[in-house]
Amino acid sequence: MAVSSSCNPQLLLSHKFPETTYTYTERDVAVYALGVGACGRNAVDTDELKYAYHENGQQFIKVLPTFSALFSLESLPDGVDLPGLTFDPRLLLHGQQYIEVHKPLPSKATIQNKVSLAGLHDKGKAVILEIETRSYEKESGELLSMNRATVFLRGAGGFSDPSQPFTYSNYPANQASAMKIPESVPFAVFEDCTQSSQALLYRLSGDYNPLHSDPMFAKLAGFSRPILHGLCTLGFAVRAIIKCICKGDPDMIKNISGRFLLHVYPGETLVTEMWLKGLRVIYQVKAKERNRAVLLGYVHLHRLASSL
Ligand SMILES: CCCCCCC[C@@H](O)CC(=O)SCCNC(=O)CCNC(=O)[C@H](O)C(C)(C)COP(=O)(O)OP(=O)(O)OC[C@H]1O[C@@H](n2cnc3c(N)ncnc32)[C@H](O)[C@@H]1OP(=O)(O)O
Repeated sequence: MAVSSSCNPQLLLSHKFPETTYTYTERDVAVYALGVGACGRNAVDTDELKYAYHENGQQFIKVLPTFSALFSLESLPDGVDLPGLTFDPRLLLHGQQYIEVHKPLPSKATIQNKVSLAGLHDKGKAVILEIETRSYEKESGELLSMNRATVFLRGAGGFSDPSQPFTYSNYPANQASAMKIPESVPFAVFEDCTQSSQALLYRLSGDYNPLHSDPMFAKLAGFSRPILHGLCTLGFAVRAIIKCICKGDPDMIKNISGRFLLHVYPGETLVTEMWLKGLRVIYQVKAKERNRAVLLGYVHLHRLASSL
């Protein structure tokens, strides 16, 4: 049954999101790492075993910088159920993700999330919502990360005058991920297979959207079968960059931006192409079997690996 949509921008923009608290442990960190394919090709990969196991104890395991994107979801206990907005939840897609890494994440922590609406755009065929989450370590009060998640609500647009469509954002335009792929040959290319059960494993990190697990729900959303979480694809891409460009050091990552161009089916092979421009890595991920680009973005580094 079709769900009618509506959007009241004044009501939405005046909404005050409650602060939320989220505790994760080393187990969550390891389950996440496996969900984004760490050690998927080689269980003793020296670059990646550290995300799932440490010989001196789990308190020493490393956390992938994309783990903090989970805070976006955890900070919204009711999902995108917001005053002033109705839409068909089956038509929601993740459009973009921007992550600022302020400190490497500890292997376990309690996080306090402060959430706000950073953007709202009427695209006619869709509404775009940008939700910003600042995540602080409860114990020290230090800012660990900032995430800006963009959700693309198909069928929910058209609430404003088409000659002057409503648009609002509260951050600098240079943090948006629109960019061009260089014409040169990539600096590095990394190929990785997702498993047909990849989304079933990834969802255990907290995104239980049935779009990724329920065949009937996926069909009603317009897909032949359940699709992969966008943040899972992003996790594969950033892992590839850490491996090929950061020589296995996740702490080199300063910020990450990605736009989801097309859905990925679990089981597809992801090919990440990387171009190094100073301290910026421009990357593109293709689904090899369809030869289609599925994700495009950039990663800023603190420094370059000495062995590059
Ligand atoms: C707080 C945490 C919340 C997170 C919740 C996440 C929950 C998850 O469980 C959900 C998921 O993981 S879904 C899976 C991952 N995402 C996807 O697979 C989407 C892939 N992308 C698409 O299908 C299309 O790009 C599509 C459909 C997105 C757009 O394609 P088109 O309809 O063809 O759009 P187009 O005509 O090209 O552009 C229209 C305007 O929209 C802008 N735009 C396009 N793609 C965008 C994208 N991916 N993100 C943001 N904006 C986007 C365009 O710029 C255009 O605007 P303008 O006219 O102003 O240029």
